Amino acid sequence: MKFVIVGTNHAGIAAANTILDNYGEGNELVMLDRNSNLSYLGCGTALWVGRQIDGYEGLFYTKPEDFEAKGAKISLETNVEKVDFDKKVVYAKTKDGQKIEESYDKLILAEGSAPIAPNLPGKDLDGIHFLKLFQEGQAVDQELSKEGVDTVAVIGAGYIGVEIAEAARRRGKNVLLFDAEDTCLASYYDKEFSQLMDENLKENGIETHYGEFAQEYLGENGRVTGLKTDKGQYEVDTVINCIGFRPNSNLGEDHLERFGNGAYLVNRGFQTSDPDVYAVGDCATNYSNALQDTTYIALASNAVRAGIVGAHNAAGTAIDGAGVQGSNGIEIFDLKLVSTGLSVKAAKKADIPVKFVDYEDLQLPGFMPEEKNEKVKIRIVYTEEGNRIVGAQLASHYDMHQLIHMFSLAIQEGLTMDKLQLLDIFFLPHYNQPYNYVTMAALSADK
Ligand SMILES: Cc1cc2nc3c(=O)[nH]c(=O)nc-3n(C[C@H](O)[C@H](O)[C@H](O)COP(=O)(O)OP(=O)(O)OC[C@H]3O[C@@H](n4cnc5c(N)ncnc54)[C@H](O)[C@@H]3O)c2cc1C
Ligand SMILES: NC(=O)C1=CN([C@@H]2O[C@H](COP(=O)(O)OP(=O)(O)OC[C@H]3O[C@@H](n4cnc5c(N)ncnc54)[C@H](O)[C@@H]3O)[C@@H](O)[C@H]2O)C=CC1
Repeated sequence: MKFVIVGTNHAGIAAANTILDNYGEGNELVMLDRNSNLSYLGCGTALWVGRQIDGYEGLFYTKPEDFEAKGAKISLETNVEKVDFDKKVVYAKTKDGQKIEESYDKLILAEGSAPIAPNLPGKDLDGIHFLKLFQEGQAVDQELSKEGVDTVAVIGAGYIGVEIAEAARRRGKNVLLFDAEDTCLASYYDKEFSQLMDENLKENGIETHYGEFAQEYLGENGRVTGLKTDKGQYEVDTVINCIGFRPNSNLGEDHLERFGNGAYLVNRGFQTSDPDVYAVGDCATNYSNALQDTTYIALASNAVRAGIVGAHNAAGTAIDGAGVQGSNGIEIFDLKLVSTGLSVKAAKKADIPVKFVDYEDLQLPGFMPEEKNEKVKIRIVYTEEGNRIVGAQLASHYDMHQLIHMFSLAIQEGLTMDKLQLLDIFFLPHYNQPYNYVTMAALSADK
């Protein structure tokens, strides 16, 4: 059997390794990508730009030779221009214009996503950046090193925007952070949690501008010098756009069924509407165990698992993905926020009647050394009908992030609140309290 994979970043890499490690014998694998590098961990961009890690070298975890050593044919700087789904042929062009045609028995699309670009006047001025590729991280890093680049505007206070705003602040820049919503991280947290991050950003010198829409990039001599919004005009030396991603799905747009946002619609085995074509990662949908429905969540963690499951199915081993909860986390100036499943706001948007319980307590017993102890705030969201756990959020300066995986599993397995109330959670003063905040939150629910 001959497999062709379009896109060799996290989802494509996971799919390729699954095929090579389990079905390599007697089969052929061709991997095509238009980028000059692969496996770049975008999550490291803010750490490197903010000088929290020394450099970017460690942010790549594989290289083309690793796939060639396993018998694959990999071609980078090769753009797939078209797919003939009837003839089952992929048409591509290399950097030096050479045309490539690759037939396939099974095609895996791992085309990923691209940053949404605000279509504003002045968008072609120098000094305006996006933050997806390694090369774009390099450009932002060089920008912040330039003489005279003192004030940075970041448009979008989602995950990328908040992380790069922290990085620019750590580089001593003045940072203005804009978002259309009335708080940061609005897609992932309820306001009671995201406002903790808002306070944290302000305490660390970031100027937040919420409910404010960019209208125009202002410039002189071809270079951005300001940003005009519906509420004001600001002198800035560079602008970084972080207003979300849209799925890359133009290759299949006339042949494959797509989701509302354009992502390829796939089943639980990541098979598209064409039985010989699979789609994995940011270019495809996923199944939400919280919504119990199809969703779109662009995360590397989801891309890797989708690549594994999609590849097994393409190779003939029928397995279903476990579905996702959109578990995610962020740490900014030492404040940690983690969430999984639905916030109350997201549940309302999805017309799922929910209840929630909030609780706040110290992580450790009061007799433990103060410097090791911190308050933790938790919210558990569960359905009105049946008390099924559908979401959780935690915030603290204490590193409680591992807890969110328990809630992720609870949502995946359809756990109800009564099962959580008396769950066996050990007590050790080094780690938690005898009456810990998970147990206490669950017990106080519905009171
Ligand atoms: C700054 C930043 C920080 C992030 N931090 C995190 C994090 O902390 N945790 C997390 O879970 N996720 C994080 N993400 C999201 C994560 O990077 C994405 O979800 C992940 O990259 C998706 O992987 P993918 O392989 O599906 O798509 P992509 O990484 O977008 O890769 C798609 C690949 O397909 C190639 N391609 C597309 N079309 C074609 C074509 N026609 N021909 C040839 N090649 C093509 C592209 O060149 C690309 O290499 C972050 C993203 C960014 C930008
Ligand atoms: N720690 C993590 O898990 C990380 C995950 N990621 C993932 O990468 C993907 C892309 O991240 P982001 O680009 O941050 O997307 P995002 O969806 O997280 O945030 C986009 C932000 O831009 C705002 N916005 C949209 N249009 C706007 C406009 N016209 N003006 C002002 N604000 C506007 C939105 O309100 C939102 O807050 C997401 O799926 C995210 O989950 C990225 C970084 C870190």
